[in-house]
Amino acid sequence: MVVCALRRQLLKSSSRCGPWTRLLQRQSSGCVYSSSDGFNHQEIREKLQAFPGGSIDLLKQDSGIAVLTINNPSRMNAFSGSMMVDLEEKVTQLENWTYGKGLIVCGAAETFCSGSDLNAVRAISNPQDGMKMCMFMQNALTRLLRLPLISVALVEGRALGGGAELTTACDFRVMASGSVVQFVHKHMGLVPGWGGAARLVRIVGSQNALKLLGGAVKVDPELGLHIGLSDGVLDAQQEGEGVGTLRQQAENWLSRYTKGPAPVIQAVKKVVLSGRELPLSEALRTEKDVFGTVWGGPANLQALASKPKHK
Ligand SMILES: CC[C@@H](C(=O)O)C(=O)SCCNC(=O)CCNC(=O)[C@H](O)C(C)(C)COP(=O)(O)OP(=O)(O)OC[C@H]1O[C@@H](n2cnc3c(N)ncnc32)[C@H](O)[C@@H]1OP(=O)(O)O
Repeated sequence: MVVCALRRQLLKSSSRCGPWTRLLQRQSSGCVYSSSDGFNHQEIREKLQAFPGGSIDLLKQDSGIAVLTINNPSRMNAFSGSMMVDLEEKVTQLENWTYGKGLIVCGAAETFCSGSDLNAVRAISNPQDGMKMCMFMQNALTRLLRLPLISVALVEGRALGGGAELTTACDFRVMASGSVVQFVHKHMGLVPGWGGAARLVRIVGSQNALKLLGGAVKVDPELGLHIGLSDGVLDAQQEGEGVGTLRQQAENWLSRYTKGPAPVIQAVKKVVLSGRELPLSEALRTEKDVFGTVWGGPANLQALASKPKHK
């Protein structure tokens, strides 16, 4: 597992940040699964690389908002094995992006992602390989959700199966008109395995999650907003009519949450993440530690000097 040297240094030096340090340790050691769970990272990486096709493209912009594109248009952006490996590498790059504040996850060619590449799925349909792929993707998507960036999935066209699961590994989801999120797993004789069910329950509650998974419900933008799966609707019809492309619209949508200095935005994400993932007493301690990183910092001093009025 690739572990950033800076992160390791941080972990060693930040003895004050107990819970946050533990969270980071889990993050940098592959999050959920490690060798103690029988997970051989190198072995599964090599196996996945044997199923090539498509790419995961990362564009880091000066605005501090990066764009991660699922790019395999001839298969409706299905995840080949090499794209799973690519995703993990791009997540590592984002973990090390000091000036990052936000992330848009989208699909190429006007659709989001149709899940696992069924050709690869057929080839690794034995239980052992299935478990390995499942652990690999859970690790990658958990690290994606835990990035110190505020992330949004821009859903255009279809997000099916693993594609629907991917949307839940972002902080927010915005849906373009005409788009659909569908957990089709039941129709495939499966349940989600990339962590999508666990995250879905936290996003929409267990009643709605049961309906979406049990009924393989097609979630359109209206239903998405109603149940809290979607946080906004973008009008695909208005593209080019003064509101910009869908990606520009998503960037505008996200920028209201990423405006400001990177250390402050990253601190916002960290306190929310710890509140979401840690028991209350640990989350409170983490909040104190993160507070300590911004208190008396440049943005704080500048704000105090300007005698602000929050009208
Ligand atoms: C572990 C399993 C689970 C998970 O990871 O959690 C999964 O994700 S399993 C995969 C779930 N997804 C699917 O089952 C999608 C199946 N595909 C479709 O339903 C349709 O293709 C579509 C996505 C609704 C698009 O339909 P349409 O607009 O009519 O286009 P085509 O059907 O002609 O698709 C174009 C082209 O793309 C190929 N394709 C689409 N999805 C996949 C996929 N997931 N894997 C591999 N290939 C896919 C499709 O076969 C067509 O190829 P050609 O026939 O060669 O043109």
